[in-house]
Amino acid sequence: MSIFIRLRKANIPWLQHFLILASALSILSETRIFLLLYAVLTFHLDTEALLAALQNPREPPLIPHPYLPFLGHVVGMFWHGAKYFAFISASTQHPIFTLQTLNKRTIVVIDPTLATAIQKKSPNLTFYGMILEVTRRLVDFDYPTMEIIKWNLDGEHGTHEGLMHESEKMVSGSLEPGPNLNSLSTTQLEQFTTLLNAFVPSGEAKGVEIGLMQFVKQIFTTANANTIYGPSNPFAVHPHLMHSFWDYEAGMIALMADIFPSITSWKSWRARKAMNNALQEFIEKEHYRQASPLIQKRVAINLKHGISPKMAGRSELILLFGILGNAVPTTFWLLANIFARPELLAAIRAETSKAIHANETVNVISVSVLKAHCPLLLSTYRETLRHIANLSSVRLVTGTHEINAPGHPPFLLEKGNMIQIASGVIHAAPSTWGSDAADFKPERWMAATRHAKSSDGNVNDKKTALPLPNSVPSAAFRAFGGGSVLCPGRHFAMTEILGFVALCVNMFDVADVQGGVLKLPEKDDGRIPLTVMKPAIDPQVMVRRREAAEDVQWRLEL
Ligand code: HEM
Repeated sequence: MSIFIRLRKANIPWLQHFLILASALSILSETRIFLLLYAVLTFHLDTEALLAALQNPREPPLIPHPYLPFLGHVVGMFWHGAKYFAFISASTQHPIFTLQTLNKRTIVVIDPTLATAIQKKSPNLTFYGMILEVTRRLVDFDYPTMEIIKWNLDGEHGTHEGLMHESEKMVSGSLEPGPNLNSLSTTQLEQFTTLLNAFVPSGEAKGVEIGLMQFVKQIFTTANANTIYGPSNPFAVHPHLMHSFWDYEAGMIALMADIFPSITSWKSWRARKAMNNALQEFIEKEHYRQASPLIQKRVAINLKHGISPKMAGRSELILLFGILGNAVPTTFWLLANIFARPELLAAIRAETSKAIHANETVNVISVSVLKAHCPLLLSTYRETLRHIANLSSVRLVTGTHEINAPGHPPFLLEKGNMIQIASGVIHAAPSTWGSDAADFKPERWMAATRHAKSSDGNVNDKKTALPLPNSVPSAAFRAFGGGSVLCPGRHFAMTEILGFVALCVNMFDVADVQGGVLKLPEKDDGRIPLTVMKPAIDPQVMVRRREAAEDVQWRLEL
């Protein structure tokens, strides 16, 4: 299409602009100035439409902001959070589109087939180039540390491995299925056993009143800190840091914006200071030597590359966020989804009973059996994640190139553009998940496999858990990222969350404080996400030992 046709087709009232400008030039004095200003202003409002008309037609189409060029989409993203992409997507129906964000461009990917093509490892796309500045702001790294972290990120100094890649490889290796992960998971399950048995002591019929999110935060923070950071972890040495960590986490977006954070986000800023001081002490007093091998190796790598003990402490703050930031709200929602649906609760209690073996004093739940033989629990876990995971996968385009995906024309990605694969929109798309995409269907991730005839002559259907519902492409489930950037903690997360939830379901009744069935809170879906969505309010619940089982002791095993 020629540029003239594109300019004509652009949604710009050319005739109006022309008439105003012509009248301005033909009239004298103040009226002329007024009309000239008016002409400039109205034309300015159409600049994004003009940029859209002038862009290379092979690029993803630019969606002009209707009245606030350059700033409008930025304000929209801050105001509506991840929902903003859903609004634009619903009104344009493009599988991929471009938004002008200040002087940069953001490409938003809505279609899983295109996501598959974009998320592959490529020399023209980087993930770390995108998130390092964000990490600096979040943990307050100094510039010498950033120089060390950035060194040889893209292999510009040859094959010698820089800190970032060495550390990332070690963390992923430590969390891969195998003996290291088994040892970590075993300790974590032991921690849950101890903490939950003590939370409502056996024989205690009264129960404990607490916010459900607060309950999960408390147990997960303590268990993960002991398991991963060892007995002298900062929370064990300074118990008040439990609040500091979550105050820090609650204000991370403001810290990321980095506009006078000590004033605009003082609570989170002060909490970060307290956490950073304690983590510095953790390194300087060498408490990390009693931590898991993962942390011992991580600290050793940081120090070997010349990071100071003070900054090596700050580096642990971002890992703590990785460990807790998603696992805690995911566990909250899985518990809430089950306890708010009495029929589902009964079905999961019946199903998980297969994973319980009892000796005289204790009921033991095997997490391996949960994973292998409890498809409804697994399916509910995955359906929970589908409903709450709306964090975009981000990449920076480092070299102009074209992407090809079946069913789409080639799209040109220009160097300097930022890409966001919009997980929240993809997770809710009826075209991918079916017309009931908006519903919470605990059994969505299950299949019935027909089995051989039993002795009574009937053919039995056996249910199995599916990693993905039939006909859903893998790039459409993005709770753990996708392609070249996948969460290395996903196996650990699944073990700890399934174990914890199965233990709670079998050990406790969790009800509304008035005694009724727990009501699901709204999702806090209007924020720029850094993790899965949180509840808009933390529901107060009563956690009681189950009736007639107040004296039972419980244990989780791998
Ligand atoms: C349900 C729980 C979890 C969810 C939904 C989750 C999700 C994610 C996502 C979406 C990413 C970023 C991928 C991207 O930006 O494209 C990520 C990164 C990461 N996660 Fe998780 N995560 C969970 C639990 C965990 C746990 C328990 C650990 C550690 C034990 C962990 C460690 C990490 C690390 C270290 C990264 C950074 C990876 C990198 O820089 O390459 N995550 N996670």
